[in-house]
Amino acid sequence: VTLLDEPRTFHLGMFEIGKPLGKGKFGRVYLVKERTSGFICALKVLYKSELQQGSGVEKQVRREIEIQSNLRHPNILRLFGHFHDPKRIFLILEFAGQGELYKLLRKESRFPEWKAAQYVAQMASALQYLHRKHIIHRDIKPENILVGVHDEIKLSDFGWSVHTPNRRRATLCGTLDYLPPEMIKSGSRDNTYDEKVDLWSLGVLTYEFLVGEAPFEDTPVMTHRRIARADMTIPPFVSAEARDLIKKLLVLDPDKRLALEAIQEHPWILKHCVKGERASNREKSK
Ligand SMILES: CC(=O)N[C@H]1CCN(c2c(Cl)cnc3[nH]c(-c4cn(C)nc4C)nc23)C1
Repeated sequence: VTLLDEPRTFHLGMFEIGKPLGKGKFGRVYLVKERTSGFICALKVLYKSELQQGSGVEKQVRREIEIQSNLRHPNILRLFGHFHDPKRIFLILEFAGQGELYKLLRKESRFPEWKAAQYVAQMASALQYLHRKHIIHRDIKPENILVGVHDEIKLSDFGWSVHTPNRRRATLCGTLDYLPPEMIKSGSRDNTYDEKVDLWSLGVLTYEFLVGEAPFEDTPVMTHRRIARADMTIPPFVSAEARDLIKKLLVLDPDKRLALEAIQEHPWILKHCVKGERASNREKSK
């Protein structure tokens, strides 16, 4: 497909503009078709005027482009290219056939355990890829996840991601629900953090998939306090294995959170995610 091959310059005339897919934070996204190849993708349009207003926003978009263009992983939304005209910046993004995960979650109210486990395993795989490249996403939440036609997870919106410096100063971003304790604790000697913040957010995401609401959802003051104490209750309908994984991720001490590799080997994930060989064969081979 021409769009994927060699990096090339793009311009608006190359695309037939289709229906609007939705509004991102800073612009609209359209379903588009690249005329020569017929390739379907999503075109995100950002107005420079709007970006210049927000202080760090322009830098955030530049960072999103720089980081996402170089990522190649089945569970990370591809950024194929970008271009601009005097007023607008255009991002050519992979089209995710089922759209935004948070809408699917609201529609189903909560996911069955087999589906939640498959989504968590795919998130862990995407995070392993990012962390190996020393990239922290920092804004893992259902609003930043898209879903492909075959139920594959597509992590998107890298506006808040950063390359892991040794220890990064915490800057407030995103909703409170998903922030780990080390990012909201102020006054401590150094409220710095590292890629383990994504592990905490993955724990919050797992809880929300299974329960239909975030574990610390409350008034802002109470959410702040409940996060700082990892104070959550897991409803009885959540299986023991899922409960075990959530409790091993929502741990105050970042260094004690279950590592991504261990998540992939967790009984709850193994039970629902047959990777390659049949689960039964795996039993036999023991
Ligand atoms: C922050 C942000 O950009 N949010 C959304 C808007 C659409 N966009 C999409 C992006 Cl960037 C990529 N693929 C998408 N697919 C859809 C979608 C599919 N269905 C059936 N319904 C929708 C909606 N939307 C997108 C990202």
